[in-house]
Amino acid sequence: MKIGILTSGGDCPGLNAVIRGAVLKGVISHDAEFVGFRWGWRGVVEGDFMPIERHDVRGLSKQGGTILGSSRTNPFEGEGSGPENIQRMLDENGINAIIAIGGEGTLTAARRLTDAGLKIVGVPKTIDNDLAATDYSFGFDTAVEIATEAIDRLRTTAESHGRCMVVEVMGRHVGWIALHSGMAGGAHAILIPEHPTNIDQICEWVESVRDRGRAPLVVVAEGFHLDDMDEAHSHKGLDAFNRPRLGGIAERLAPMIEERTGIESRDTVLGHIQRGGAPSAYDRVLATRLGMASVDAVYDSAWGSMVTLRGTDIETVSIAEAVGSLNRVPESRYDEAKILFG
Ligand SMILES: Nc1ncnc2c1ncn2[C@@H]1O[C@H](COP(=O)(O)OP(=O)(O)O)[C@@H](O)[C@H]1O
Ligand SMILES: O=P(O)(O)OC[C@H]1O[C@](O)(COP(=O)(O)O)[C@@H](O)[C@@H]1O
Ligand SMILES: [Mg+2]
Repeated sequence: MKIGILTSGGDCPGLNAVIRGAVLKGVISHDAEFVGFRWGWRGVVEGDFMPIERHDVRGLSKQGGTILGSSRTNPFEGEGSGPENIQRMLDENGINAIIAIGGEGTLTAARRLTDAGLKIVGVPKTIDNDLAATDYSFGFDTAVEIATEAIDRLRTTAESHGRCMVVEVMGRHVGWIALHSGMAGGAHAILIPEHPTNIDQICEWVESVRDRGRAPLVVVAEGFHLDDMDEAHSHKGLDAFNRPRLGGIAERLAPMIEERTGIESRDTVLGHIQRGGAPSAYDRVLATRLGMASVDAVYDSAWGSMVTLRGTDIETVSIAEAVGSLNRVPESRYDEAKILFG
């Protein structure tokens, strides 16, 4: 069997470990052949792929990014797109199945293509932890580690100057990176999209920290909005899929806090640092296991399914189930963290 692999959406530490896990398992257990599509769905639409042999994946599990490249190309738009064209390209090149590694967007596209008869298996990828139907995906643990280290570093400079630091982390429309890194780093307030808050409450937390002689540290998720804002802050235009590019809320909040509390405030936006570099050991193991399981799913003809982590087991679920709703931070987890604010 010849299997095509693609990585799509925002890159994420652990993508290469999935590719390595899939190729090793496929070659060793099933005598499979592999090709890699370049730049996500773009490689599928343009028929742009390269062979991946066993020696190509040597030492790959610790390498950040993706050797295949990624993009936010829509497989339903433009020349060569759509299920009929894609199936023709696969037939012409003797490619029997696709393993699509991506987040909720990539997997939604995969589901639409499998509904039209294509043979695709999904592997969940997200630093945001916004995918339902998997307890975690690789990338999240690494992003939280990076954000936590940044928070630790910001605290020493904040304490040295008696300043308030506002740290912005990624996460799109969910607050998992903020919640976990904020809790790990002992943040005095964590602001997430699931819980719009008013500026007076934020300043109350900040002032109570200052009154104890400490430097306040606020972690804010990029998708957070104050309760009087209609939507998340965005001033960077649209992404390739015409969605607003998020980011910049920390830059708005810091001066508001300074003006209301009189505490000198600074903002830091962590941005793509959270997605760069080597994956954590946890993410390498998870990614390798998901990659291996995705090949088994191909040999089980489990089209339209996604490999998933349930507890400590790797299982399969239908992609439809996985992309039906976002994995948001539940109320109970926020209430639990809130005890520590101020
Ligand atoms: N409903 C959809 N139908 C077809 N393609 C989609 C759909 N949603 C997302 N995609 C494609 O998948 C790409 C990757 O999705 P995105 O959300 O950017 O990353 P991720 O897969 O990491 O969530 C998008 O840029 C878009 O081209
Ligand atoms: O890389 P870009 O296009 O700047 O996108 C930034 C977005 O990508 C992410 O890092 C990951 O999102 P996806 O999993 O949807 O790709 C988000 O946290 C962030 O909002
Ligand atoms: Mg997404």
